[in-house]
Amino acid sequence: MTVAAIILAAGRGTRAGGTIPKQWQMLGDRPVVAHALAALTRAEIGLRVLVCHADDLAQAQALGSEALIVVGGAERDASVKAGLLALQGRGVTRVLIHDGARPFPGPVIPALLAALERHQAAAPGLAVSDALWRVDQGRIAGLQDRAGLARAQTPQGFAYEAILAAHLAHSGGALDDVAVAMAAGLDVAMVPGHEDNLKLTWPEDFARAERILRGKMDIRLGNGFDVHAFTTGDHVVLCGVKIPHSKALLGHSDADVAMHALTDAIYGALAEGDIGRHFPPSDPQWKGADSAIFLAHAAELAAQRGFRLGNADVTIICERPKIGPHAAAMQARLAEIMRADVARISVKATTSEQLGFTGREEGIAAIATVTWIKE
Ligand SMILES: Nc1ccn([C@@H]2O[C@H](COP(=O)(O)OP(=O)(O)OP(=O)(O)O)[C@@H](O)[C@H]2O)c(=O)n1
Ligand SMILES: C[C@](O)(CO)[C@H](O)COP(=O)(O)O
Repeated sequence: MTVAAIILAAGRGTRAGGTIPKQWQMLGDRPVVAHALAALTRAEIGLRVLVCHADDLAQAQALGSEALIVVGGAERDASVKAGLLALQGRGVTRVLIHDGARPFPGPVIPALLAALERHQAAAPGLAVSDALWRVDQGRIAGLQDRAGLARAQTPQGFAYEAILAAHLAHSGGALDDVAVAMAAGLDVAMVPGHEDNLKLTWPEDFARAERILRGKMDIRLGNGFDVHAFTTGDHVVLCGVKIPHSKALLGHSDADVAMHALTDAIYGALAEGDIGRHFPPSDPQWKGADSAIFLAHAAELAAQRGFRLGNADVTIICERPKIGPHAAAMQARLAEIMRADVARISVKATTSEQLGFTGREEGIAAIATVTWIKE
């Protein structure tokens, strides 16, 4: 099975309100549609098509996703057609069609993919648990039997050629792709939907999505502290930046005290001990080592466990050298080693008002705090 996904983001979101369409509004630290894309990426759907409005091309490109970007149509089914046509000739056998306004499809994808191994079409649905009324001008006009009813969600999955043919033959106006598939005579299996897989439709849906997002997140916080004494020399290395100085720092490695504090903060956040556990000072191979090796290892460990950097904050405590002129270069170097966004990394400094060992310029201390986020 070669599976692709179409993520629909060409609507205007009129019911949701706001100054920009709902799928481009922020949910946590990124636009709604970026959550949907990330969930499909995590499900290892390698080929993704993002269908957006011509006015939103710049936002779509700014996501930095590997998805193909195509322009949609005035109605949902026209947007689906644009996505399906973009997949022609790519060897796709199954396609998942998903509302970009549903940020959390993750829980329904495994059962959907399993059903598509056996069926031409499958889609997630939820049982109706409330009583249903027919309403006329604000008055309850009658009761609706809920037996046999389900609430439709996306992604809805189909054999690619079958749903392409069904859409090309359809006269338009379908609420969803199951309707199009059924009009073409396809048999559609239902798999369990999930309450978290909500569609942002009304303004109040955003608060619920924020609550779901907070509940899903695994947020880790770590701190690190390190000290290195001064010895004779003509420079120090701090956060990977060589700074001319009247002394050097003493250490088994390059004595980058600030990078060590940050590395320990990362290991701490992951409950992975400290640098000494991963790179024992008794091991001669780490003598004079570039501390970037330690930081890269810790950051890679976090990435392997599915975390992305929330932020890192490093404070260097010394009278001299002055850190301010080098802070931007330090942030850039840390970002490079951690493969992270430099805007999430802070390096700052303080003196200890000439008190204590840092005040007497006997050495430099550093503290660091780091957060990692997994959704
Ligand atoms: N011409 C359209 C209309 C809708 N959609 C997408 O289809 C999904 C479900 O549609 P809906 O919730 O109805 O979104 P909107 O049409 O944007 O909302 P509204 O009806 O409130 O304007 C959304 O991700 C939406 O962006 C689309 O790609 N192209
Ligand atoms: C596709 C859908 O999300 C399935 O529940 C739904 O049909 C979209 O309806 P809308 O009225 O376009 O929001």
